[in-house]
Amino acid sequence: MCDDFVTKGTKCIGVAANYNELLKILNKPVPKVPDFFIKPISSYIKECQKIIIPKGFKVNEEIELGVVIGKKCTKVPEQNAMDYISGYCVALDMTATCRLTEARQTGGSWTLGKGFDTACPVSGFIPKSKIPDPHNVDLWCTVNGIQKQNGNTNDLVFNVPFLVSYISSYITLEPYDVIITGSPPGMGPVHKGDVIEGGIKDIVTIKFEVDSE
Ligand SMILES: O=C([O-])CC(=O)C(=O)O
Ligand SMILES: [Mg+2]
Repeated sequence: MCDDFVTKGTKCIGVAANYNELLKILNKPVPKVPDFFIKPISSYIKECQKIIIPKGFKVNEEIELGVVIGKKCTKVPEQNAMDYISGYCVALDMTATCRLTEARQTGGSWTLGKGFDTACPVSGFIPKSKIPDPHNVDLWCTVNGIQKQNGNTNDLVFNVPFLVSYISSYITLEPYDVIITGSPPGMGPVHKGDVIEGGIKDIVTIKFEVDSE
């Protein structure tokens, strides 16, 4: 597995509302099964590129732990799920809240709200050995140097093996596919000229500038 994993996967799957603390703040019940969506791989950007807010859109940042799949898998039992992971990344699940609010009201799809070009900034590939426990990862995110998000993956509602097992029971996962595991609370709107920094404490830092159409 190498650093340009983003060009080799077939999909990025995002998990919605997967932090207990976030559900508490939103006053939402803990779901029985994860809710997830697909971000097209055309939405990936690396640090040399800017996040471009589409004309008229309102966009939030969401810092997330990404799980990179190492081997093709279908219907993986939870107890074997970690064997199918090659590593991790940190990602920003850029979210067009204007579209999501409308989609929630009308029952419409999340495709545009989650999948516009540049909606998935990612770090380089982090080998599995660097994160021995994916459920003790400190995620942080600042906008223009101001702390916005701070969370630990020990607060995930559905943990990494469960996500791989559950998702793969319906959708075959392939090498270099990424599951972004949900965002801790604190996400908020970003604007042209903002600089978003984030990462996993002691492991990786990313920095992306925001521009608009
Ligand atoms: O943006 C949302 O509403 C859901 C989501 O992706 C998250 O909680 O990470
Ligand atoms: Mg998200």
